[in-house]
Amino acid sequence: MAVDEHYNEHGGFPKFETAKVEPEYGELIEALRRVQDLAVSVDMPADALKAALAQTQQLVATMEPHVVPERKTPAGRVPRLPGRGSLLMLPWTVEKFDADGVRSRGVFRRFHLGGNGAAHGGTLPLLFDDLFGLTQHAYGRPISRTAYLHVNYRKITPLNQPLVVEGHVDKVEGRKTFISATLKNEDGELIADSDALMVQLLPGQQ
Ligand SMILES: CCCCCCCCCCCCCC(=O)SCCNC(=O)CCNC(=O)[C@H](O)C(C)(C)COP(=O)(O)OP(=O)(O)OC[C@H]1O[C@@H](n2cnc3c(N)ncnc32)[C@H](O)[C@@H]1OP(=O)(O)O
Repeated sequence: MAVDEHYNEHGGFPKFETAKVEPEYGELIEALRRVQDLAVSVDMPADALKAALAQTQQLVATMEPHVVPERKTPAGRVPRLPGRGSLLMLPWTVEKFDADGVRSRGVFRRFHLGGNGAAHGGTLPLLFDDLFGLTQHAYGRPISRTAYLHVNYRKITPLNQPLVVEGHVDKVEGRKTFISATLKNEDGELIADSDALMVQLLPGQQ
């Protein structure tokens, strides 16, 4: 594994440490994802709307007292959970994580709909960008910022169909890590591919 001698120099970027969570945490995140799916799917009558609003306000009141700063919340820091337990991330599960590359599987859900049954084009850079962050992390590079990210949309990205995304480091030049990835369906058909440049932050750089 190509562990960089400057690995611990993350610039001003937070160091990610795995979070320990209660067993119900993953269930809560999945329930919230279901709410997201429903929120973009329903057309409710007034009484159902009022009931949903009251219950959501109650949920907000339960959660609000527990807001903590960025590095304290477990969201995004539970690698075994889909999307590492972050609602922002695609709810995909990492199945390979080493210096040769990172592979993750999952589905785009109703929440990710763009139009005509296909995923919104903007959700693919999110999927790739997070995969690239993980890929360079697995390669032993310091956490860096994405300088550019290029996506080729080869086919429509379907909802609710198992897909696999796989990325690897192509080359390292000083602070620069060049990474590429493919998104395929289970028949091995290419749906999209992407390449990116990640630049290692200088000390103190945000
Ligand atoms: C427990 C769980 C763990 C989980 C881990 C989770 C990980 C997940 C993490 C998720 C991760 C998500 C990550 C995110 O989403 S990060 C969020 C999105 N990205 C940003 O916000 C970045 C904003 N940009 C910047 O901060 C700066 O521009 C950076 C830092 C990128 C470079 O500015 P800096 O002033 O420092 O450097 P430089 O300008 O001297 O350039 C240096 C070199 O790079 C070359 N260059 C630069 N830009 C480009 C370009 N566009 N095309 C081609 N080349 C470019 C440049 O020519 C030069 O090359 P050379 O002349 O030296 O050969």
